[in-house]
Amino acid sequence: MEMEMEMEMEMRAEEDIEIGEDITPPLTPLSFALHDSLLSSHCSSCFSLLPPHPFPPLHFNPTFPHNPHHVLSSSSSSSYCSPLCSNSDSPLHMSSAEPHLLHLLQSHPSTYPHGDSSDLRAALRLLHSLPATRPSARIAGLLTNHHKLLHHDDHQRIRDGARAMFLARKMRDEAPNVCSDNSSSVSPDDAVLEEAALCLVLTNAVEVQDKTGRTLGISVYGPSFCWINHSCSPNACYRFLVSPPPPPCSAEKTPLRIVPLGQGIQIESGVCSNNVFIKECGSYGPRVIVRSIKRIKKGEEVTVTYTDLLQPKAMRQSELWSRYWFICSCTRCSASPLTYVDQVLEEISAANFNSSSLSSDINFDRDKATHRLTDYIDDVIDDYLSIGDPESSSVRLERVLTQGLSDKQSECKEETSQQTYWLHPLHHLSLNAYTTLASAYKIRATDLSALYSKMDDHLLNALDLSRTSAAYSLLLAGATHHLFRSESSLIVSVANFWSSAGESLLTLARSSVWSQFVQRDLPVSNPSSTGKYRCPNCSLVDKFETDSFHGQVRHADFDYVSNEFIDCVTNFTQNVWNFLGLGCQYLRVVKNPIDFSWLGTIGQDIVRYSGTQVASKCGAERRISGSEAEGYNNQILKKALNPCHEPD
Ligand SMILES: C[S@@+](CC[C@H](N)C(=O)[O-])C[C@H]1O[C@@H](n2cnc3c(N)ncnc32)[C@H](O)[C@@H]1O
Repeated sequence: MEMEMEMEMEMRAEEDIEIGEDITPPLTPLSFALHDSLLSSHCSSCFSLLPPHPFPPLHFNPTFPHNPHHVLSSSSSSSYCSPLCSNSDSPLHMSSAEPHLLHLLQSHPSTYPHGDSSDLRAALRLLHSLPATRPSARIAGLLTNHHKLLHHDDHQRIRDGARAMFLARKMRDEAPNVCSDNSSSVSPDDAVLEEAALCLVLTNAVEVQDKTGRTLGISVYGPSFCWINHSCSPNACYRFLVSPPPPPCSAEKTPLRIVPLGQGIQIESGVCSNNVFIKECGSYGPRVIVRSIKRIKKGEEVTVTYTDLLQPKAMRQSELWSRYWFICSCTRCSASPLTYVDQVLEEISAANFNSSSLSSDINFDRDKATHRLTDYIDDVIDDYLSIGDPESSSVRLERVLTQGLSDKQSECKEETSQQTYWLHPLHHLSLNAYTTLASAYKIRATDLSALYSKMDDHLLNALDLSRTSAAYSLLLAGATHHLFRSESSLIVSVANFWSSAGESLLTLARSSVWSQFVQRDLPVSNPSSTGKYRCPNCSLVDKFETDSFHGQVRHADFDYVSNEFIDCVTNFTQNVWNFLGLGCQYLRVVKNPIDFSWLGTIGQDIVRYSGTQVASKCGAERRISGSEAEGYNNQILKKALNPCHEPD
């Protein structure tokens, strides 16, 4: 029965849900694929790290129907962590034409010159599990966005991908060498089904991450996960279980606590009826669990985020439009004026320098300044990731954070001034810069310690670098925590940043080089005790130990625990921050990495200022009016960041 094909689906809470509760059981995927670069290091079934002697696919070396002597190379195939994973996944791996696709892409790279093939392989697997499928607005109950995606600028990637999938399926069914001769003769009409499956994957797949946040591959789940819509202030998040599945009898029964709006609607393949959830209870692939991050009332829509919530509104909207084809109208996106978080995430300031004076500039072109700063920071981060020179990357990032970016301005023939733009310390680019700096300093410290294993000045330098890395991790956690206080759905990022900051501080505290510092009378007393630190003013550690002993999560205590935690960390930080930031110009400017009241009356100023900003959005350029910008600049950024202005 074909009805309600274009109806937008959503998921709602079936009952009242407290904060921090699992609201789905572990859901197994309909389809999944490791990223190409991890095929030889991770299990193609459960995505866990491979043991030293991995298991190959069962019955490998398939022959082709018309050429029994031709076999595929095993280098283009999958490996498994256990016989269980190999047994459960290899039949689909082989019959979906995944090995044929990998072989095709290896032997004829021009067939698909767009990089990673995981989308294509996941789509092939999906097609094979749903043999009766024909292209439509929904396949297996999931939206494809087929027509929208094909009008996208990027549609060539979809066309090429569909053609490669079509050829791989043909190689599987007919002959191994179809690709070399006939690739150009595949018309878009031949590969319509492949195209639709690929669009489904692009619309519904999620990136699977391990516990450290590393991306492993992609996975498509059934409607109970994929019908969950996006919000920039979501009330749920999800995590993955990346390990071989437990035996079925030992699986814990967490109930599914969300239901689709309009339950019972029949969609083509029957997947949307109640038995859809049974179909999702397979036993392999990375599993996903949805968890509440806010209290959710019975009947309320459950939402997750499809994008990075630490991006400002315009970036989130542009990404959601280009990938998912909708304009987000959640409470955060609809707020007018912009929410405090969205204002600071894109806040920049400027000053004019000329030969005679330093003056606040009140008429700078914000879009131009934003583009210049964005290009600069993105370039440095791209270089860091591709060239991997942590030293020059950290120098360049710290230079722009402290000195801003300068631009020559010719306002009239006689006078040329130099305009300089600064990023706000909570600007999203600043947050990206802190992440990169924490990583770059850590790598520099590790490299130096590896080169010089004996106790000498080099090791002390390595410790200095670890100290700066820990300081940037702490700053990142503190900055996002500050934003989290206004936007509680940032809890997932904040939790990750706090655990990285905690790990960096522990690594630093446990360093064996501390005795050298103590000898040199540096301003820290017995820092190794930090490793055993127990706050004298709060009982959080005891509380967590008791809770985990009893296996409980105390929902009602969430606000209390969160406030106690931040008070405790703030106290601790006051004792160590000056030491952590020693010798680093930018970190010295940051008076406190957790309590940002040193920036002045930032909330009020920005809210007042944003009235002008929102109104001016109607004009071609966004310019700020004189007195407001001057008050703003003087109180906040010039004071904090202008290198000519020594912080108090
Ligand atoms: C993974 S699906 C989510 C379920 C989808 N609503 C459905 O009917 O199958 C992603 C698609 O849902 C729609 N969508 C998700 N979140 C939305 C939102 N906040 N506003 C409008 N459309 C949204 C978009 O069409 C997007 O491409």
